Amino acid sequence: MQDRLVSPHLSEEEQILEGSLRPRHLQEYIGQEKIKANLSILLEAARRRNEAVDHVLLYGPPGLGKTTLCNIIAAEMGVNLRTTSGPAIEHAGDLASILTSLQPGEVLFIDEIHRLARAVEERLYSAMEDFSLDVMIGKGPSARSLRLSLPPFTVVGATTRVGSLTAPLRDRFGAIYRLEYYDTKALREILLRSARILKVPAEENGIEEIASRARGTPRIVNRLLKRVRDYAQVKADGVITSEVAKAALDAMEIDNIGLDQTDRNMLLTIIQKFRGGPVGLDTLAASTSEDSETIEDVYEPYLLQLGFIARTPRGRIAMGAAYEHLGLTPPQAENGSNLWTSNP
Ligand SMILES: Nc1ncnc2c1ncn2[C@@H]1O[C@H](COP(=O)(O)OP(=O)(O)OP(=O)(O)O)[C@@H](O)[C@H]1O
Repeated sequence: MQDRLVSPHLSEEEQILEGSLRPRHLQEYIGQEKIKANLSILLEAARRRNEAVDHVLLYGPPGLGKTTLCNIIAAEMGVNLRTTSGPAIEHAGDLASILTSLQPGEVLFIDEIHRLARAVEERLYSAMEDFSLDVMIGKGPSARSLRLSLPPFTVVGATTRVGSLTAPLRDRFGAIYRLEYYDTKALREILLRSARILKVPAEENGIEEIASRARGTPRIVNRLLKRVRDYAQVKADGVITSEVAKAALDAMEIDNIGLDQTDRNMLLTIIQKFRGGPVGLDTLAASTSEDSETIEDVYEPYLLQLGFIARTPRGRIAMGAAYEHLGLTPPQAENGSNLWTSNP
């Protein structure tokens, strides 16, 4: 799992490099133009009013830059960033101790916010809304509730599954931004920046080759750059040319649009084992020996974006574009037209 191209888990090497590759200011953050425009107004307005920034929810597939944006929000406001995650806050008491230690204006980043326990989530409502927190003092009949005031602060929530958030939690965010997959131009810019930082010599065509196979994702672009750099140093003279990039990516079995073995296996399973689908997520997971959460959060979003699969109430189906990409013939409908050429 750790070595996989699309894995959301960072290897040790990546954790070390992460700090140097991560943009620190909004100006350095490439792409996501609409979000940047809206966010800069949000930040400037808070600065002028001398207030904490409104709560921000960031959602989208892994590796598109949610954590990076959150770091930028704190840096641009010149405040501290406190980082936690939904599953890490197990009890309401854990939340209380985090919230009561916040300084005015600080940013609290809650990754995987959709995984907050219900009791914790309910406590967060009043903290986000009016910066107050009800805590229980004592036990049994003598227990009483005490309302604590908190300094104004900003929650930045990140999630890959905005649909799993409850409406009351979602409503407490003043700004909700959806991160989109990056186009090749933005990926090229990210690659150039990373190559400069890592001092990797690369030709324009080599950069282009990597960008086109990075499934619209900055984390993957950076991963590919490092693997192609290794290949260039071992098998060539260290420069990432188009030929070197092609050979390295082919050796990693990443095809011309960035699909890896797992993607292809998933598509082939739907097409060949389940005659194009529909197939339920759990059945698909069992048939491909993958975890259903990984399929849903990591693999599926890009295949949906490409129009290779579609979700129906009865399960996933393979679309005409997937057959074409794999060099297969889509099944014919009774009237002779191709089935699944557009979203049902
Ligand atoms: N817009 C961007 N410009 C330049 N580099 C970026 C950008 N977005 C992300 N990156 C790079 O991609 C890497 C992954 O980004 P980040 O960790 O912020 O993703 P994420 O969406 O928070 O992922 P996850 O939700 O899985 O944690 C970062 O190390 C950063 O270097």
